[in-house]
Amino acid sequence: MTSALSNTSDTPLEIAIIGGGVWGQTLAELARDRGHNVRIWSRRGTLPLDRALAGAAITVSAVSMKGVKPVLERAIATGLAPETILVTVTKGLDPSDRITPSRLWQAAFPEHSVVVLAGPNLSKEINRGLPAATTVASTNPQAAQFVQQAFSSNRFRVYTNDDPLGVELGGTLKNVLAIAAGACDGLDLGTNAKAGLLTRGLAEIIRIGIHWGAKPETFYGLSGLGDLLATCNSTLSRNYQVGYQLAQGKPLDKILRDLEGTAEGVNTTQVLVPLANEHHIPIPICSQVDLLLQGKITARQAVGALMLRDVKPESGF
Ligand SMILES: NC(=O)c1ccc[n+]([C@@H]2O[C@H](COP(=O)([O-])OP(=O)(O)OC[C@H]3O[C@@H](n4cnc5c(N)ncnc54)[C@H](O)[C@@H]3O)[C@@H](O)[C@H]2O)c1
Ligand SMILES: O=P(O)(O)OC[C@H](O)CO
Repeated sequence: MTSALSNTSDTPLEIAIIGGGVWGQTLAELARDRGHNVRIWSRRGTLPLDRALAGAAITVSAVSMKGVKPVLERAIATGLAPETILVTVTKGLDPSDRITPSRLWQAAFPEHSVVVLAGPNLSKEINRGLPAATTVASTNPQAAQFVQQAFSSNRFRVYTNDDPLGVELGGTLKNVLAIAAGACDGLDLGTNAKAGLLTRGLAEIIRIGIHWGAKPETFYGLSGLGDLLATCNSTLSRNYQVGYQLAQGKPLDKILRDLEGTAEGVNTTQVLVPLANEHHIPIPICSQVDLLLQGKITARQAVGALMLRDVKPESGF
């Protein structure tokens, strides 16, 4: 670990990326742009995992949530490079353990530093060369700084943060609200409705985050408010697309069949809502998204249910 952390920003690094989906490919391109040697492992590729992981200063897990445990088990069997820093970019909650990906990685590899990377990062915009900012968070500040230096460039501005749980929860929970935002636009409810939805939705994210031990201020940063704004306002977001099409009456299974890539908000909602109910944490918007995804209500009925809830003060989480 110590020698890997002593690399300077201009030293080319060996970087392994697990997962060849759109975000893994985009991060690989950003790293290659910085002059690093990048190897991508994908379950359908020909490169063996041990060759991909060998000697990597940074190992990035860029699989979707359903792939985290399978690749983690493969990585345990293969073994990581002793000094590698693990970076997780998956935005989801594990359905059985009901924890975030970074916690799974940290439990499996307690000797390694784990860094969470999240922010308003729609891959299609980054692939077009448009500028973007992101956050890398870890309880080990040196590891976060190392990853910051490795990925920072004139098209990707990387900030450090010491609240990995808050960064990861911000990126994960906003996907549920992106479904709500897509539905709001699919019903053509206007700018006032959307602003109200996102503001109250952010309060729900913070409520959950505080309960789990994250810092409230983290949710006003790039991985919280930043990613919320990007995902809830862009037709490029897969989660937004799910909500938009649900509002137009398209069945969820057909939407997901036709979707390019993964909409993590669907599974996140299924994990989040029962968990919040068990702990008596009110998350009315996320709960309506859950009912909508289950086909129990229409998007228009969800709006009615939200507008006619008992009135309450705005302040407090
Ligand atoms: N696309 C973006 O703009 C973006 C930006 C930031 C974060 N993310 C997050 O990154 C993660 C990946 O997103 P994506 O857009 O690349 O998704 P994607 O659907 O394009 O790719 C998912 C990848 O996971 C792999 N995978 C799934 N199950 C697997 C398994 N059992 N074993 C091995 N590999 C498996 C797939 O093969 C694929 O390579 C998601 O959690 C997403 O929320 C995406
Ligand atoms: O396409 P989405 O909805 O998964 O959004 C992608 C990223 O999370 C945006 O930061």
